[in-house]
This record gives sequence, structure tokens and C-alpha cells, in this order.
Amino acid sequence: MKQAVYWFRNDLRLSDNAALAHACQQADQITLVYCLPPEENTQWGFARLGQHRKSFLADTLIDLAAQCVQRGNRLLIVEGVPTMVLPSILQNLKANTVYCEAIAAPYEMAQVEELRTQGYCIETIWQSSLLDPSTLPFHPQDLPLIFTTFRQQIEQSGTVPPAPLDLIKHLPAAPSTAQALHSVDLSEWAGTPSVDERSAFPYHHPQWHGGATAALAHLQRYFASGLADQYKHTRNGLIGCDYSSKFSPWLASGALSARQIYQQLIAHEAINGANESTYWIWFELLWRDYFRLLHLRFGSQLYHAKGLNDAATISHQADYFFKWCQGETGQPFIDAGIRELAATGYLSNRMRQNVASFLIHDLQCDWRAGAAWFESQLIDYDVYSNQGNWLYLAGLGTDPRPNRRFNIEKQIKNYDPNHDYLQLWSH
Ligand SMILES: Cc1cc2nc3c(=O)[nH]c(=O)nc-3n(C[C@H](O)[C@H](O)[C@H](O)COP(=O)(O)OP(=O)(O)OC[C@H]3O[C@@H](n4cnc5c(N)ncnc54)[C@H](O)[C@@H]3O)c2cc1C
Repeated sequence: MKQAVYWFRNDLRLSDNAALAHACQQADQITLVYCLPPEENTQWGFARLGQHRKSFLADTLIDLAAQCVQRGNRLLIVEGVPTMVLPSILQNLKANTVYCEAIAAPYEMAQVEELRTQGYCIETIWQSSLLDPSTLPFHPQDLPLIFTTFRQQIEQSGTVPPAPLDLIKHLPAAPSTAQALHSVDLSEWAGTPSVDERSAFPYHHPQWHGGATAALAHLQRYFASGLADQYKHTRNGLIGCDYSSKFSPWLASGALSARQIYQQLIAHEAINGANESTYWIWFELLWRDYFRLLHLRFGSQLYHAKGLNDAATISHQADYFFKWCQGETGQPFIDAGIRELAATGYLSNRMRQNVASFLIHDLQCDWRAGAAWFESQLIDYDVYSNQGNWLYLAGLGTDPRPNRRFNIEKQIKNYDPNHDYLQLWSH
């Protein structure tokens, strides 16, 4: 009997999951494991995983666990650092092989290396991007430094995403030794979510819950609603559930894959016709890929204070940063955005840009502190998109424009002319 552990990392789904499909082909018995992140603080002094993220993650895992049971296995949820927890599970099971998705961010890569150093066989498969890196018209090390050039090369070469893999209908059973292992009770772990009714992603309502079930229902609903046909004109909105696709929390937790979205997008265009809005959904998904590919090219350099610009000077004002986190900067538009984030775990792209620009360029704070705050707060926290966007706004990425400071008065005039947003989040 060949037995193995499948380690769920970011992609918490059973469909379009290449690493899991591979594990199911290779092993006769599989133990499915998820390691809940331990309670820890970032270097900036606050919890790495805020309450909204915990609650959304708990919903996602509950949905995944139910699907595993339906397919003849169970999800073992354990608490702790994977490099410590997985070895003890592997020893218990007398197994040596772990399958998982590849994640090209420094912390996640170090986890895999550490497990390999301990003597375990860790097989990783890359799967979180829309495009397959091996089909790009350039080597990932030659990724164009400007997004527009990247996009044009993809489009001109006719590179298209692979079709998503089918849902895994049957999972190999777990070995009997795995049945005895204790799984964490998520209701205790997550706490009670308290989400503001003003939320643009009200995840306490069943149709916005974490997990693949709600994600796939949302995907259908979104394209059936016609919202995709207006996306380009509404995407800079600030209020409500409909201005943008709201795919991100499900994408970030891996309940949904970018290829599943693309498949629906193409099907929608085939029936209803393509327009600039449906094109723009592809465009934005390419941005998501770009930040992933940037990690394949530059790796841990993206995490240095100076990013890719050694000549930059970085300052930080801890008291200003603290006020920004509290939504007490004195700039009402910025404070409204920070308040929305704290109350809901979600923020529009437009407001993310504004609050990030204000922290970096007006308050002269270290962009990595802001990125860490978003990591703690956002239910759609995605290591690649978060790091990439912060770096980009700090002017320390590949983009040649050094200053990406947003003029707040102009932003209010363009995007909140009647002060609806300001009033909505005034308290
Ligand atoms: C400072 C900052 C930090 C960010 N942190 C994250 C993060 O942690 N996780 C995250 O998913 N997105 C992040 N974004 C990108 C973007 O704000 C969100 O993806 C978007 O607001 C999610 O809402 P939506 O799904 O309705 O997006 P839509 O506008 O409907 O876009 C559809 C999809 O395209 C992708 N996308 C759109 N804009 C971007 C972008 N700028 N960069 C990368 N992908 C994009 C997302 O996957 C999104 O779900 C950040 C942006 C900024 C400015």
C-alpha cells in the first residue's frame, strides 16, 4: 500500500486541483491535512490573522471538510506550524511523502525546504495561476518588466489558459491510523463573526460564505446577472456588492480557481457576445497572474524594504502608522476606508489604492507595514497580489514610474462626488 499525506495550503477545493489529483493517482491511501496558522504577531505588533480572515477561513474549511467526507475521506485539521506538525503526523502514519501545491513566496518556500531538510519527500505542483507558466511566450525569468508589455505578448502569442480540471469524485481512503488523529473543532477556533451590514462582501450571509459551494454558486450568479457586461464601468465603485466581481475572497482561499472563472467568462461571451467589460475581467485576471510571475522571477527581492530599487530611501513613523491602522489619520476619506476594512475584512480596489498611497506617500511609512496590516485584515489576502500591489504603489517594483501618490481631493471628486461613501463610513 502506497500511502501519502496531501497538505492543503492555499487551494482549498477539490476541483481544478492538480496537486491533489496527482496525489490521488499516486497513492492508495491518503491523509488530507490542513494546518491552521498558529496565533502569532507580525513584526509590526499585531495579529497576522485577524478575526475576519479566521472566520472566512473557518467557513471555507467547513465546506471543504464536508466535501471530503462525501468523497470517502476526511479532512484532518491541526493547529501549528506545518514544519512541526506535519512531521509528527507523518511519523504517526509511518509515511514519508507529502503532496501539495507550489507557492512561490519566501515564507512558503522555506516551509517546503525545511520539510525536505528533515528528510521528507515533498512533491509540489504549481497551479494557482490562470496561465500555465510553461506555455508562456517567454521564460518566466524573462518576464517583461512592464505589465502592458506582458499582456501584449500574451495576447499576441495567442496564449490561453488550460481548461480547469474536473472535480475529484472519489478520494482514496485514509489509513486507519489517520482516523485516530485529533482534528480541531473550527467553531471554537473561529469565534463568532460580526460583520457590518454595510459590507460590500457580507460573508456572514450564506451566499457569501467561504468555500467552494458558495464560490461556484456566485460564479454562476455573477455571469447570469449581466454584471460582467458592465464591469469596466462599475469596477471603480466603492459601495455595495455589485460594482466588481467579488471573486477575490474565494480566489484567495482557493475555493475557486482563476481557470474556472475564465471558463465561465468564455462561455458567457460565446452566448452573449464579448465587450470591453468582459475583456476587462480577463485583463484584471492577467494582473493577478503578473504578480505571481513576478514572484517566479524576483522571489524574495520583492520582500526587501527597498524592493527592486536599491537606491530608494525608506522611512517609517510608528505613531502615524498606528493612527492609520485605527482610522484616525484625520483625513476623513482615508479613515472611512480603514474603518470599512476593519468592519468587514474587504475593501474596494479604489480604496485600497487610496489608503495605501496615503500611508506610503503622505504619512511616509514603510509600505511593508501597510502590507502586513492588509494581510491581517483582508478576507481576500493573497500573498502575491498583496505584495505586488503594495510594491507597485510604493514605486519599488518593476514599473518605471517612481511616484504613485494619489491626490485624495481628486479621488473624492471623481469617485465619491456626493460624499455617499464618506457618510456611509463616517463612524
Ligand atoms: C494595496 C493593494 C493590496 C491588494 N491586496 C490584494 C490581496 O491581498 N488579494 C487580492 O486578491 N487582491 C489584492 N489587491 C487587488 C484588488 O484590489 C483586489 O483583487 C480586488 O479589489 C478584489 O475585488 P474583486 O474580486 O471584486 O475584483 P474585480 O475588480 O472584480 O477583479 C476580478 C479579479 O481580478 C483580480 N484583480 C483585480 N485587480 C487586481 C489587482 N490590482 N492586482 C491583482 N489582481 C487583481 C482579482 O483576482 C479579482 O478577484 C490589492 C490591491 C491593492 C491596491
